[in-house]
Amino acid sequence: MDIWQGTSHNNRGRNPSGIYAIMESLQSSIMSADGQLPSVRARPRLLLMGLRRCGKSSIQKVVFHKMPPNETLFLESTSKITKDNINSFIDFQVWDFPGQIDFFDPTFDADSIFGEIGALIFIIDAQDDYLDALQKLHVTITRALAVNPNIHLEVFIHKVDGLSDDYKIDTQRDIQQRTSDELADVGLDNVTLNFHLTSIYDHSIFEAFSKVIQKLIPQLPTLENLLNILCSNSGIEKAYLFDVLSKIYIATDSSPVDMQSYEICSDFIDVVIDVSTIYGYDRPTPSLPPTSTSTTTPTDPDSAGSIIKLSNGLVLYLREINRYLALICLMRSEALDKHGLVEWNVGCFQKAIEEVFDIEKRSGVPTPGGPEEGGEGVRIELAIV
Ligand SMILES: Nc1nc2c(ncn2[C@@H]2O[C@H](COP(=O)(O)OP(=O)(O)OP(=O)(O)O)[C@@H](O)[C@H]2O)c(=O)[nH]1
Repeated sequence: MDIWQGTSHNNRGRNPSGIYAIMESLQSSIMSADGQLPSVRARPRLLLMGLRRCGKSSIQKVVFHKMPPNETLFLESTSKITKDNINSFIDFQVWDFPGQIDFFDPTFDADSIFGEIGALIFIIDAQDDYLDALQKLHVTITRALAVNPNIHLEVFIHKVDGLSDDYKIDTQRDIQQRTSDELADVGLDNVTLNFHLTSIYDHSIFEAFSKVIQKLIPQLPTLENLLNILCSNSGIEKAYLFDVLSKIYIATDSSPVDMQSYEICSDFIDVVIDVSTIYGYDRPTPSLPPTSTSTTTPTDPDSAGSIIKLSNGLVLYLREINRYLALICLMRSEALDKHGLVEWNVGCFQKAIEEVFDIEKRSGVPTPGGPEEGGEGVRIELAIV
């Protein structure tokens, strides 16, 4: 059997016959130049800010606590900063701020709030007059950047469910233009701001959060690389790695994301994971996987999985990777003629993912710090389907 080995980041399209492998050293990318492990850091924070009633608490409840969107109508106004610990494949915190927060109040400790690595998400109610919100956005950005120039700045143009497509685009263009003019006036013309059109009534809020969270995952290039290899060897058209709790996708292969495939994959999680949680085997908390790389890697027989054939000839495939993550793929139905090989490949992928996150745990780096700590160096050997 041929063996192919490589270390490139995008191995798509280079299909060797036989076994495909990437091999890199395990610890090198995590250790610092002097060979020491970095110190343990705090959880990355996502700060939700914006004017009163713009939808901050609703977003937090819908995305991280599975609250049905209609129930957000009854949420009380937030009067003090609420910190929500999210324990998942990476542990992070979501801070919900009261709308009336005053940066010039002496009790507002900007250094400790903006100082930690993470993202600032500013929410603008697109169904309301947004000039006051833009004013607040500019003050917030200026204040945050003064403390932490590396903070990721994200703007959610929110509640767009009530707007026509044309109006959405016009609103986004107007907000972007006004913001960049305003920032240029105060000498902040090189600031990178990311804009997202969101609503809690469809998948857009999950998509936006996926993009925000992905920036906080140092292992992202490795995960994308593993997904690319899995796709090109298993007849998979599109693959997502989802956080099961929030339905945020933390990585996908490098083919373009289309909303329809994302939505169908996201809905599939609800069906399979909910049913398996209610009726399935109650698995214990997983222990850390062994550190050695074995060549016998069957899929965990206890992990939930499901396959649905769609009317357009594609197949929807789900495999639970661990208690936090699920792999969901759209694949050609012919690929299932060699179902055993697909299962083998997914089993290898599952093991590689465990290793990616295990390296972080073993190295004493529980949370991501930056793209230079990419968690690279995981070995995967796949069969060609
Ligand atoms: N149409 C629509 N309404 C939304 C959306 N998100 C939130 N809302 C509504 O907006 C209202 C205010 O939401 P909250 O989440 O309480 O707003 P908040 O920003 O946390 O408010 P404060 O705590 O007062 O700062 C609620 O009635 C929500 O149902 C959305 O995407 N679309």
